[in-house]
Amino acid sequence: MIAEVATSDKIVVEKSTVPCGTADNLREVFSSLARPGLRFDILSNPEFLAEGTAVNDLLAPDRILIGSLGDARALEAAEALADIYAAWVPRERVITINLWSSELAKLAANCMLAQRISSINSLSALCEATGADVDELAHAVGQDRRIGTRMLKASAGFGGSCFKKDVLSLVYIAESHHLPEVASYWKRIVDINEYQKDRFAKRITRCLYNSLTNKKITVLGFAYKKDTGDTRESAAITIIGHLIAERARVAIYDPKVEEHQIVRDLQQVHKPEAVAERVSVCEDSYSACADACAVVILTEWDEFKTDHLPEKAPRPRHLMETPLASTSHAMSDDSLSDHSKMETGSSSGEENDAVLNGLASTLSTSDTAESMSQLTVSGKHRLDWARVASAMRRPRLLFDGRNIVQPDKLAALGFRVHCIGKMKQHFEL
Ligand SMILES: NC(=O)C1=CN([C@@H]2O[C@H](COP(=O)(O)OP(=O)(O)OC[C@H]3O[C@@H](n4cnc5c(N)ncnc54)[C@H](O)[C@@H]3O)[C@@H](O)[C@H]2O)C=CC1
Ligand SMILES: O=C(O)[C@H]1O[C@H](OP(=O)(O)OP(=O)(O)OC[C@H]2O[C@@H](n3ccc(=O)[nH]c3=O)[C@H](O)[C@@H]2O)[C@H](O)[C@@H](O)[C@@H]1O
Repeated sequence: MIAEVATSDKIVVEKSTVPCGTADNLREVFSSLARPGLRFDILSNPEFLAEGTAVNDLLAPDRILIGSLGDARALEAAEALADIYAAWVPRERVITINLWSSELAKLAANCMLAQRISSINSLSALCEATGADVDELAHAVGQDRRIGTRMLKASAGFGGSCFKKDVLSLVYIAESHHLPEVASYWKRIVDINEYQKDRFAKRITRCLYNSLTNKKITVLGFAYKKDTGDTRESAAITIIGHLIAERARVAIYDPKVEEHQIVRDLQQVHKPEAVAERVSVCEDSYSACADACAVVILTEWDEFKTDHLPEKAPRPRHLMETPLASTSHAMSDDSLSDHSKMETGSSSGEENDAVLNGLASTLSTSDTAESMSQLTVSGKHRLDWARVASAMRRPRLLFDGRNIVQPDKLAALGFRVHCIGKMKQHFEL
């Protein structure tokens, strides 16, 4: 269409992430359709913004790439585009390179970011096996400035519309250039991501005594990351898919994702009848958590964080006197089955339960409790975790797929907390 209506030379700017060689293809298409004497310069100018931080990324980009054919006319076109960015981007951050480098650099950047996440996620499995703590590991490793700390947050798996697509696009390019070793190297980034989601889902099943049938599990967060309602390739889709397959009843709350979107996404992995029967989408966290035996955090929304809770929650004296209090620290997943005696209604279990059910109201009347049930921190909404604990059923498991809660604080409220890349299971009762 552009070629048909253009009456003067044009610069066409490719912003999307495209297969390498697209600019070359476009050039051929334009030259075959354009009126004689007209010239179309195709520039590659890939977009690097991330959802949730788009405006900041636009205003303060790390770099702007402008790829061109490199001849004098093309360099002139690249200069014209660079002049637009010069209005707010320092000149040294505008990099002019060749077309293929620019298209490949965009793919490579996303692949290397995804690779960092898969690297730390693969190490999280090793941390759970050995007793290392993946957050400590990421911090320690990241202090080496050659490595850096960003994109090293372990999670239940990366999502979003781009990482998987772009890694697989690189795999395809490598295959089509007969580079199978290169292709299989990058393919492993996606494989590890699938492994991580699968591993996390299986951990939930294992901790609930290998049966989820008709157990209510609450999922907090459905978007692929915070500050967006986008659910494309969200790890939540796969993980909830596992829970449905295990016949759990799943209640979902996300502050930004609409019910119809959640249902549509889950219908990609399960039949509509199974989704209708097993899934409910809730308006708020509290109704989602009522009567649940486990809560699973899948998006790192700020409202789920625990920074409003005091370092050490006040605990009623008789709670500290329970015989289990001194013996139940640092149990691994596998040792949980021993602990399941508590789940069969032992008197101490019931006593603990009664204590916990009273905990929220105790807290909301004491002075310290006032700070605990604060629902806002610096104007930001926070979940009242004591209220969640009192509304849940035993064993009050909490699976933090984003490592955003402080496990000791929630353990003090009666949760048994499982984090990514930490062997220790946190609970106090
Ligand atoms: N969403 C993001 O944060 C970022 C996206 N990008 C890249 O920008 C591009 C667009 O991303 P989104 O806006 O998120 O995608 P999107 O899926 O929301 O929009 C893509 C649009 O292109 C249209 N489309 C798809 N194939 C087409 C075809 N063959 N011919 C004509 N139209 C077609 C679709 O109908 C849709 O309207 C992608 O290449 C993506 O990798 C780059 C950086 C950030
Ligand atoms: O090409 C694109 O579309 C964009 O893809 C990503 O941006 P985006 O997918 O929006 O979000 P990220 O912040 O990169 O997160 C991607 C996924 O990885 C997860 N993640 C991120 C960082 C981390 O340390 N750990 C981790 O699990 C996020 O939760 C999310 O699920 C890149 O960061 C952008 O630079 C790029 O422009």
